[in-house]
Amino acid sequence: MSSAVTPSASRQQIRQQIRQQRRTLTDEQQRHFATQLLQQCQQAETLGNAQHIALYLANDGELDTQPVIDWLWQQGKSVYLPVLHPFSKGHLLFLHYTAETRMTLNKYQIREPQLDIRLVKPAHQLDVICTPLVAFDASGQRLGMGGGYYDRTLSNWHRHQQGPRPVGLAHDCQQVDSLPSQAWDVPLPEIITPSRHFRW
Ligand SMILES: Nc1nc2c(c(=O)[nH]1)N(C=O)[C@@H](CNc1ccc(C(=O)N[C@@H](CCC(=O)O)C(=O)O)cc1)CN2
Ligand SMILES: Nc1ncnc2c1ncn2[C@@H]1O[C@H](COP(=O)(O)OP(=O)(O)OP(=O)(O)O)[C@@H](O)[C@H]1O
Repeated sequence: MSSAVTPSASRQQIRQQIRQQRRTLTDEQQRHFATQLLQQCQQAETLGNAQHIALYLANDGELDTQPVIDWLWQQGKSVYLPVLHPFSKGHLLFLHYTAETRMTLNKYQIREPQLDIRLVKPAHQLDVICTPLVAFDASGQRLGMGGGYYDRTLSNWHRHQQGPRPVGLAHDCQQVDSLPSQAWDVPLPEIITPSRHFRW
């Protein structure tokens, strides 16, 4: 990476480059990777031992999580999705998600459950939060879309190693050698890709 770029500029460049790369995956590749992800997840103890699991719905070339969600539902697990907090900027709420949940589009055009207070699950009551990411490196550092949403959600895990365990989900092509990190970045203890299960 050019030394002329500031750390934040290079993060922005990595974001653009990897987002571009994952958007070029064909529908067939996406389906294949989603099936492989399901197989990896079915062997992951972290998910097997969890009852309350937050996931996300794929957007912008992200790894499709629907097969994993269907499997978790079949297993009788409770699944939650992130919803942009209506007042608290940069924060997420997690809402219970079933096949009947009424959905809407948020300001980023990502599908999310319609806000209904009765469906909100306080984040500390979740067992696992599967996090989307744009890029990750060989030490589990993650770079997201740039809103700081998951950094904020996971800051408690970072400080005290308690609360829901974060598990990153990503395409293999989202791995980079090393990411320029910031103080608030939360390194992930696990990342699952279609071909590998990284643990640090
Ligand atoms: N599937 C999915 N859901 C998610 C996330 C995610 O990364 N993936 N998030 C993870 O944090 C949160 C949403 N964060 C986002 C942050 C920025 C942009 C985005 O597209 N920004 C535009 C410009 C901003 C705008 O349009 O206002 C861009 O970068 O082009 C999208 C989502 C919550 N839900
Ligand atoms: N724990 C935190 N508390 C307060 N502000 C934070 C926290 N974490 C991140 N931020 C702010 O959020 C902004 C975006 O952070 P960053 O670029 O690291 O997001 P990201 O990791 O790419 O996004 P995301 O976590 O949503 O996937 C930064 O400007 C930072 O100041």
